[in-house]
Amino acid sequence: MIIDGKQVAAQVRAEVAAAVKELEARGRTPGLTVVRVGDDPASAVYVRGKRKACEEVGIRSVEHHLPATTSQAELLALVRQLNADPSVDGILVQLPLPKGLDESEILDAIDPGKDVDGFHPLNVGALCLGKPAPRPCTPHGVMRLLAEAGCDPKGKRALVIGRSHIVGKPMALMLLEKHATVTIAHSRTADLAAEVARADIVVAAIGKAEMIRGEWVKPGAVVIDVGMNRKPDGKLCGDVEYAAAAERAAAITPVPGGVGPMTIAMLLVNTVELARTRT
Ligand SMILES: Nc1nc(=O)c2c([nH]1)NC[C@@H]1CN(c3ccc(C(=O)N[C@@H](CCC(=O)O)C(=O)O)cc3)C=[N+]21
Repeated sequence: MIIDGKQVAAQVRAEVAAAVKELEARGRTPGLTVVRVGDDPASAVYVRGKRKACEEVGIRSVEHHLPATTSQAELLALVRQLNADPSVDGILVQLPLPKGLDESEILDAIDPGKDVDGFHPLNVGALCLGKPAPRPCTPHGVMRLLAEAGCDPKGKRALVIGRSHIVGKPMALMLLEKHATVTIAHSRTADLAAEVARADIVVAAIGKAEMIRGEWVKPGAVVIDVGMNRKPDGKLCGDVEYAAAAERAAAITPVPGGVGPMTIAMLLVNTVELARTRT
């Protein structure tokens, strides 16, 4: 079974559009502000996708595009201005920031009540403690894809490959919250093939093209590919050897058309949720 991220994302957007209508009826249009610094071409593409998705569901979206030469103090000042602006429900600072800017200090400065990415330490802590708070969009989207594929993590062996703050770590916590037995693998893991071979759920988020071999996958496993790698021929591919893995997996996400569209859909979910809690 191929898990169609585009289709699930469209369903999520329809749910969000209905929630936006309800908020609007109470005179409250949700607003997302995206801050993009510099001219990373991939960031420009992603931010365009976010704006388009906002328009589709009726979320007011504003982009602040700052030059690569922006100083830490200038960026901090913008974040503080957005924190204080009552028309802003969600703030997203597009990562990565240009070299020389301190990402962590910027993320810490975002009002945790406007943190659509769920990257603020207070929200990370809330996730860790199982308290309600905005959840990082990519792992949040993965949980929804698992549910749509009929996969309940309870009691399953889940392997998360990658330990980033953005995907791997929060992913492991969310799977744990759903009672999976969770392993986190990373670049220093001794025998990755053996870890994959015993996993019922594999979430690959390493950023290395087709590094997870199809033959490692346990027959009947569910494979979620968070990777977004560009091959020399310009085509996108994931972290998993897709065709070979699909032969063994019970369900698998493609790249593109899997996790990526869900990341954007969950950003909309988080924006509406933040707007709701503000009113
Ligand atoms: N503060 C912050 N929050 C983020 O959520 C964030 C970020 N920074 N920096 C970059 C990453 C990456 N990311 C993606 C979003 C959508 C697709 C997506 O829609 N991908 C399409 C393909 C797009 C294409 O063709 O290039 C797909 O997989 O089907 C991918 C990647 C959000 N990120």
